[in-house]
Amino acid sequence: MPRLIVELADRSYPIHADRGLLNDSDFLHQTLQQPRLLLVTDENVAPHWLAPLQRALGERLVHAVVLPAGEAQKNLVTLERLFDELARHRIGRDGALLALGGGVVGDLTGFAAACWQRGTAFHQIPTTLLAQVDASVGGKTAVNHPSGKNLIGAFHQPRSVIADTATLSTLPDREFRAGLAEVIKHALIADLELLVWLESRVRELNDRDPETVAECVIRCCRIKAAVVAEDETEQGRRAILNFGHTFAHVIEGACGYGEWLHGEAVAAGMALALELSRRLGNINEEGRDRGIALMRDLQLPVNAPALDHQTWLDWMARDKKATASGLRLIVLDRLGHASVRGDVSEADLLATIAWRPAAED
Ligand SMILES: O=C(O)C(=O)C[C@@H](O)[C@H](O)[C@H](O)COP(=O)(O)O
Repeated sequence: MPRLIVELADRSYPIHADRGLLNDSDFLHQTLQQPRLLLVTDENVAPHWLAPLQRALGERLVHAVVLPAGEAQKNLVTLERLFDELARHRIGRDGALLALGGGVVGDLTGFAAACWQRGTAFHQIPTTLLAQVDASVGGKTAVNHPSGKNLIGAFHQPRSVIADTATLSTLPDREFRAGLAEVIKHALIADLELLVWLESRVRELNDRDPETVAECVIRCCRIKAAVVAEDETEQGRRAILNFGHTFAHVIEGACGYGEWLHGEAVAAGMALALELSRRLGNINEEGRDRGIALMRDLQLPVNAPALDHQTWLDWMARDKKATASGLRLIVLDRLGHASVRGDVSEADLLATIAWRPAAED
């Protein structure tokens, strides 16, 4: 079974990625060792994937919380509901939370685990492509605040990541494509070979060919595990994983959480980040348009919504990467390599947010 380790000294953990893991009772027993488990999932995922876990874990799974689906749930009200359930079911420090679902469930559950009794174990069981290639790995947990995405959160690493690629078969098409945005992100920031490979697999990706998709999961997790191992709490290099996200978080927040899926906003945000990289002279038009063409080929939105420039600037000013001396933005130095820039002029920023890709022929 493909297995990677996120190397973080005493907080190291495995990423198991394979087809059929949720139907492997022995594997689940060995991996989810805590005696009392509380599972969190949502209404879309529960009908498909809750039963196998209930069967495998029996009475050790003391309760399953089924939340309404969507980004609008990622808030303090839902978090409080999770704390009530943890108290009601007497989950102590020897227990664990299980996050069965996409990025919203993973971020919420992880943050509840980070806070509960000052830190309780949790396991990520991602069922969306976005969560399998990105959100479930690295220990970023959070809820949204009305003034900004993920503003209330903590770094809290899971004990394991269990990515059963069979779960992707029940994923709606829009969700699947949103996950592809984060796959493209990994290629653009860290792996030119992956970019070339994705360009050669457009048909398979659009057909959701299981082997191609499974390879995306493994390759992205490998990249992400290496970046996180180098800089767990985003003091430096880890920020490259935020490529396109400063713009994406404006789109998600200003349009109302849930209107744009996170991955869709990331695609439109990466189109702007590619343009900014070109404007700074790091890549040429051909490089910029290559990234945008791949997103278009995979039917991702590349046009950010029309927001007035003050809205962009106000939301961006609350970005977590911003410091007293101003914004820090992620740009490509070249295709397949990214860095953090704190010296982007307001003129370049305003020109970038006003820019949109040319219409397709
Ligand atoms: O893991 C990271 O680091 C990332 O930035 C990955 C992002 O794709 C992910 O969306 C993350 O949750 C965003 O974090 P934030 O710190 O920008 O809220």
